[in-house]
Amino acid sequence: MSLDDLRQSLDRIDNEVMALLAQRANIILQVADFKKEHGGPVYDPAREDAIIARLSNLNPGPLPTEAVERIYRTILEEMRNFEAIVHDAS
Ligand SMILES: O=C(O)C(=O)C[C@]1(C(=O)O)C=C[C@@H](O)C=C1
Repeated sequence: MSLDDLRQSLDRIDNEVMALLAQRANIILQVADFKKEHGGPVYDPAREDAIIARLSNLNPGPLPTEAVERIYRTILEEMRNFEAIVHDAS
């Protein structure tokens, strides 16, 4: 397989990751609305830890679990920042 072929495979996967992140962010919009209506802090560290722990256990490899945790901590931080912006603006 050529490098171009391999990169095409990566591009296809990145497209899927992007679509899933957008899907996740759309749910975050709903979570922000829910918390605005019913109360409760945007930041829920226990929930974030539970997500990380669940995904660490799901990790099939070959990416090290520490890498998965770092990636997901970043995703959750950005989702939380986005949720706070939406929450405060509405
Ligand atoms: O589950 C929540 O309460 C959310 O606000 C969603 C979410 C997430 O991205 O999954 C975002 C911020 C919180 O700190 C915890 C989790």
